[in-house]
Amino acid sequence: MQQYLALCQRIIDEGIWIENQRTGKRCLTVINADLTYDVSNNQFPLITTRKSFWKAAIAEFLGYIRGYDNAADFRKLGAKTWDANANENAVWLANPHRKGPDDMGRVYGVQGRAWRKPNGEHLDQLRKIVNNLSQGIDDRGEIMTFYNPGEFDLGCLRPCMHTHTFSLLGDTLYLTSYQRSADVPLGLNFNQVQVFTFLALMAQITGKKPGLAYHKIVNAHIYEDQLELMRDVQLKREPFPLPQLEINPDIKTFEDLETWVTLDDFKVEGYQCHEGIKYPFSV
Ligand SMILES: Nc1nc(=O)c2c([nH]1)NC[C@@H]1CN(c3ccc(C(=O)N[C@@H](CCC(=O)O)C(=O)O)cc3)CN21
Ligand SMILES: O=c1ccn([C@H]2C[C@H](O)[C@@H](COP(=O)(O)O)O2)c(=O)[nH]1
Repeated sequence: MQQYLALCQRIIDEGIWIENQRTGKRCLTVINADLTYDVSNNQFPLITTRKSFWKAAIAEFLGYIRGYDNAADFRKLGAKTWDANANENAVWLANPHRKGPDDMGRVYGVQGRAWRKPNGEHLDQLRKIVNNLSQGIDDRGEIMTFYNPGEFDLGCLRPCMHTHTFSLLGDTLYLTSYQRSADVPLGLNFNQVQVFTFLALMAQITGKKPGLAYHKIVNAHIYEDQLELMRDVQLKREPFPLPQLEINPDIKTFEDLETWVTLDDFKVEGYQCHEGIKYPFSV
């Protein structure tokens, strides 16, 4: 929690105003942030200085793991986070590759589960990683990347958290996640939950102990219409101790994640937080 608040404060103290063409808004911006989460001691990095909708963050990530390409499928799982990008962005609405309402195109999980090869076949990056880790193999390339510049025009948004690398040291599993762009008040709050949960889940289904998760961010920003709420409300509050994430121990395989798992299989213990803050969202 301290590292999140320190990043927010750093943006306010040292950030530079940058005009963002895609959204037409200015962003107070810093470059480079490194966050670390202690998954081995179950220190769930949930924001406590406002109410966090952590279930939607896990639902969104479960959708990526399943390779979803449609905002309706995300809604069914419990995340409304893709509605605006799939249905309200003028550039995507005018894109001839958009298949209709709620289509997101070839973004995120589609690349993770079905990367297109030149011969027309598809490559499942995540299944390869699960298979290797389950056998105790780390080939120093246990990488899932959503970043496919050759297909950017086939999707509604370039991935923000774009690459996840797993590493094994003995029977302890580590994760390093890379993010090119972070909306610190809204998106980062979700992304922290996702990095933590991804390592915890992968350790559970591959039979490894979870270690640390490293979250590396390049462009970290606060949009101009979010600044006042962050500076004058959220940063004035005292944080509470971190809660713990409880995952249903019956989740044992990759197929479990792909089929029956829902948000009911995740619980947070000991979450104390200040009241919610509604930050503006930019499409
Ligand atoms: N400008 C922007 N920021 C983002 O964080 C973001 C995008 N765009 N586009 C793609 C995804 C969608 N994500 C989102 C979208 C919405 C919320 C959001 O509205 N969160 C609210 C309420 C969530 C709820 O009620 O479930 C929050 O207070 O956290 C968060 C992340 C993250 N990403
Ligand atoms: O997981 C996510 C997804 C998106 N974001 C934020 C970061 C930016 O504010 C926008 C994306 O805009 P770009 O112009 O493509 O950078 O969404 C996030 O923080 N986390």
